[in-house]
Amino acid sequence: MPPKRKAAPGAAAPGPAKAGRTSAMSTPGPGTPRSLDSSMVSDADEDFDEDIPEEQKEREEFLGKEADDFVNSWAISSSKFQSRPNKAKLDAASVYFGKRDFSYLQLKPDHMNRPLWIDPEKGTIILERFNPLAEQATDFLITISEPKSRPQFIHEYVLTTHSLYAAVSVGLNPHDIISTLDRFLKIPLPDTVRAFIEKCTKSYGKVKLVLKHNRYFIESVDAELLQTLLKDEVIGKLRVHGSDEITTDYAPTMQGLVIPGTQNAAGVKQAALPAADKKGGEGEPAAETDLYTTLNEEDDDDDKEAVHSFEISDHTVETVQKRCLDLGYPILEEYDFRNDDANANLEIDLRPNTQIRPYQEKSLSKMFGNGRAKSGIIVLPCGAGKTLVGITAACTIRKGVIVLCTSSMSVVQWRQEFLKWSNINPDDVAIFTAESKNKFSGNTGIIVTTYSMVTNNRERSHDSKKMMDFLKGREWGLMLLDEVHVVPADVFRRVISSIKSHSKLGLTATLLREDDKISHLNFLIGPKLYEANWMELSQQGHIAKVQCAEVWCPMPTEFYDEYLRANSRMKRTLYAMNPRKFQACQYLINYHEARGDKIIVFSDELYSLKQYALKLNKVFIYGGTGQAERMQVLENFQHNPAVNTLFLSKIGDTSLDLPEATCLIQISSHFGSRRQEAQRLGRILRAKRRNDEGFNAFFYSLVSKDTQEMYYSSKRQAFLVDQGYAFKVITQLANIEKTPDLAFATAAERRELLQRTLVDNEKGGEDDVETDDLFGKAGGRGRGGAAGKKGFGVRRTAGTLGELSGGQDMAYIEQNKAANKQLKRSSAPQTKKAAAENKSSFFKKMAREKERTKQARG
Ligand SMILES: Nc1ncnc2c1ncn2[C@@H]1O[C@H](COP(=O)(O)OP(=O)(O)OP(=O)(O)O)[C@@H](O)[C@H]1O
Repeated sequence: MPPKRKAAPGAAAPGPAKAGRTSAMSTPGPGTPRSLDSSMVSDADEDFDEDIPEEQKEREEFLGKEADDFVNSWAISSSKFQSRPNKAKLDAASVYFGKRDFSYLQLKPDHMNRPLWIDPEKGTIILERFNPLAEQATDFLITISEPKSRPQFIHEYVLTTHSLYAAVSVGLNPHDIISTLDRFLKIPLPDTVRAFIEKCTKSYGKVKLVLKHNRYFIESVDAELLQTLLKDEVIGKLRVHGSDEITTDYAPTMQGLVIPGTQNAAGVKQAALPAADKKGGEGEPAAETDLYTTLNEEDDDDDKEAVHSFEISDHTVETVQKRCLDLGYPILEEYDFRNDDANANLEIDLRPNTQIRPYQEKSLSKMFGNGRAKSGIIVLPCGAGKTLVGITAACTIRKGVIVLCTSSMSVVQWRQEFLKWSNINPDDVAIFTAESKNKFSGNTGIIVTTYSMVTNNRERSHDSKKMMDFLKGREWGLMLLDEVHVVPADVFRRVISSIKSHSKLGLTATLLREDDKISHLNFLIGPKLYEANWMELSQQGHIAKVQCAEVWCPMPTEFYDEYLRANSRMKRTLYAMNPRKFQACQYLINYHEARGDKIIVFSDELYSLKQYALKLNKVFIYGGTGQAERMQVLENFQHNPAVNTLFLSKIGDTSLDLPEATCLIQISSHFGSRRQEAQRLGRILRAKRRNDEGFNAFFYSLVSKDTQEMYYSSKRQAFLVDQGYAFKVITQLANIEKTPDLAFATAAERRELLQRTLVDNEKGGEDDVETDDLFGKAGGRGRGGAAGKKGFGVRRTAGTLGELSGGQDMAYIEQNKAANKQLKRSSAPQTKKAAAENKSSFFKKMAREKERTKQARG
């Protein structure tokens, strides 16, 4: 079942142009790789056609018996809306659009020249990407709305309170938003939308949270508004007593600000309008006019404006923020860093040859849009360079910075990146982890640490306590929050309440959580400031172009019988161990190795990970693999031409920087996790060869047909489909039966595999050892080292009958175990040589990290 799609509003809008799953039978699009179409994919089976008669039947039924009910119910519900259609306007096509038929809306005479449609009830905006004004409209839409779906031809955005809040925070006023939107729309701006924009933007930006001398103040230019807040039953009680009720000060003036690595003043050149519209006419759109150019100029002339404020205590910040949001006065957090004389300046600048990319610049201009630093979140695809965005923000603010990461390996990487991209004195970038608790040498600097280090509730060591006091006792200019989507809200709360910073910048690739606990980020960190378009970045060569395919693998009858009877744990194992899936995996590995690809095979299901890797004689890494062995395997994968396929458990989902990898095969995954799908795709987006002519990376999901996996798989793809990726469905791999040494080719072998799978997993499957990431502290020495090591998860292994009898396929295990071991024996000298010749920064980092750990253990 493909992911659910919403119909585009407007019956007159072009038909559904969304990407999504396409059958192998469908006509290949211009970007379809030859390899997927001709040589590898044979005819699809008839399953696709089976749906059609059923659909037709439904439609006919609907047109006949149910159409009347539909028309009646619509007529009733439509009475609420001023311009709803009457019965007479419905035609045969209406049933296809249901209640989403907007053909009643009056088009402007020159609607062809305008790129936007809007749903008057839901605020959904549809952008025609093929319209000549699409580029300008996109810039505008990114500023005022949330991107929902951005395939090739039609993009979908939605206006939300938070998106409008973000628009105000980058300096737009309600009038700008309304008039610009109206100019881009094919229909006059509906009153409902106008009212919504006015309501949401009216009070945004009026109340600010400001940190001065390590104390928090609620600030506004509107004294009356502050009085209202003080009279509020919740906020009134939270004012710090003893301080003046309201103090009055003068707002600092602004001068133009230039973001390092760019030529542009922040806030300038963010969107443009058709010139004709400026005149109020409806003619042909002409030259661009800049909507926001006046921002800085106006600011320059700003007379000093009186601002009023009252103080609140540190631990009440979140409560006040929440309450203000409920009262309709969302708090903006802005940092006027250029006028901050209380905190020491940090000597940091981007290195002269550093050029930030256009999308990085755009995202930063949202942050520094009015010359101050706004707190918020920047969303860029994996591998698009979030680190450099964070570093450039630090170079713009030039005050103390605290960076929070999810793992100690990322901490090391962040420090390295600071040294690589900026001229910061190495002594001014310190690390706070379990192994290292250094402070910077001067009176300001950068501290890189992990969320767990600063939120740890356990008894702290003396050094650690001292370091925490140091972090808490200062005012930081910028807090960089890496991978914000994975960190639970209460961790943020603890970080934010204990460490005081003037501005916060959250970085992530996907604002996705299956538990939907993402909205808290809006008030804990700030609004989403920018979200890049994956397809655009891949077209520009900043990330790799990827061909995605879902390979449907039928289950042999005996497997399917067992599958129907099995409990959910065993079901997962069975659909991963499906011999047809195994064969597909073998076929794809052969195919892509022959093309010169480096392949990562992902499996969440540990049993299958090992069985596949062993049977195919490939190297593998999972939670229990020792650190030294991981390093060796990764090193070989990078440099050894004989090691082209690596099997990885979920520990490789993130933090894995292997630009050599060009192909991914997924044999088992975490249910319907859209985030995991995107993160895994991220492993090949940074492919080194991405700018080679005609280069494509490949992402395959192998799915056992007619199992729960089909459902999960479509759910997982939803996010990527919305980013414009098209998943081709492959139902038959051409000439798979001719694969040399095809595994499980006979019925007897398949039956044996089934029996062994059932017996091995009788007592439940083996779970992967939890680690913070691929490079985090793994298990003990060598494979399975976690088992006996204190402090690591217990490793469950199933007892088998085979084991008891002493005949557990020994020959098979022995032969295959050799894949990782072989590396130790035969390729070690070669690897060392390769590493010495071409030692990547990654391994240098790892070596340093290892050395540091050794020293710390002392
Ligand atoms: N402006 C730039 N110029 C040159 N190289 C860049 C630029 N921005 C980023 N890169 C490079 O792109 C690669 C990916 O960057 P980075 O690791 O920051 O990505 P990321 O978005 O954090 O990815 P992930 O989410 O997977 O961690 C790095 O090798 C980085 O050096």
